[in-house]
Amino acid sequence: MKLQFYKYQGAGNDFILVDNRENTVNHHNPAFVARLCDRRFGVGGDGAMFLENEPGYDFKMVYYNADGQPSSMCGNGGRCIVAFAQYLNVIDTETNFLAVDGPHYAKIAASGDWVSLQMIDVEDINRDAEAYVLDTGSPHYVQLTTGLKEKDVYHEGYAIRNNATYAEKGINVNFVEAADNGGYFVRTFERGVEDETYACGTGVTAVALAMAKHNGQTGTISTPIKVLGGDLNIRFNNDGRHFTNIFLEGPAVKVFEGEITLD
Ligand SMILES: N[C@@H](CCC[C@H](N)C(=O)O)C(=O)O
Repeated sequence: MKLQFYKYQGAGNDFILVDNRENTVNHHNPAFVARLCDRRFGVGGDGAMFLENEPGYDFKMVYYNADGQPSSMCGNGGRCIVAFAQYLNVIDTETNFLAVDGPHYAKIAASGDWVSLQMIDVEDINRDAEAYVLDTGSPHYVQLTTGLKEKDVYHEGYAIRNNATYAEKGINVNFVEAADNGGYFVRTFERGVEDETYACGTGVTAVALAMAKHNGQTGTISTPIKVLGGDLNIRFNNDGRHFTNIFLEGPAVKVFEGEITLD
């Protein structure tokens, strides 16, 4: 059997996308998805997504981490699947689709490669010593740091993700440093990839909210964030207790497409 796939990236967070509206691909197979995401034996990617039909919505996003396991929400993946849905003519420039954490609205800019994705509202931001811990669709640990460019993100992130508190369910670990433009520089160790990625959408969203809390900022806020793979922006409202109208914004680009033979 041949599988047509598409490769997208959003600020360097890269994904394999498959049009599964006809339900021809049985993706409930961790070894198969992990093999697709393998950078040496497969196509390569931080995750894989299947675009499927869903009554009442434009489409459904089915997301897997690179380890082949289904996971919680992927923000950059969400932006990429929206661009993919436009490429497939499933949507025009706006969409309402269903993901694992519920319904999402998104809008594609006229340029075609900049996607604004509405994220779930957030109420609870907890503390773990100096770090902030919150769920923006996926669980995140946010730690302010210095010297981030030189930081050993793999080993420090790995240690936090695997400590006694987080080992069982896992967590994504974000290190953050203030940047000159009033925004932040962020590097993330991602659960399910078990490595540093070039960007994490739910991660930078968690950082923007945690930093607003840290700085006591309320009102309508827009936070530019630099990651290894480019630039993202998060805008939201904070009334001091609830974070609402949260939008993750950034590039979503088709890199290549191809066909693989499945044995
Ligand atoms: N890359 C993602 C996050 C994907 C899910 C994450 N690895 C997890 O399992 O929590 C993003 O852009 O949000």
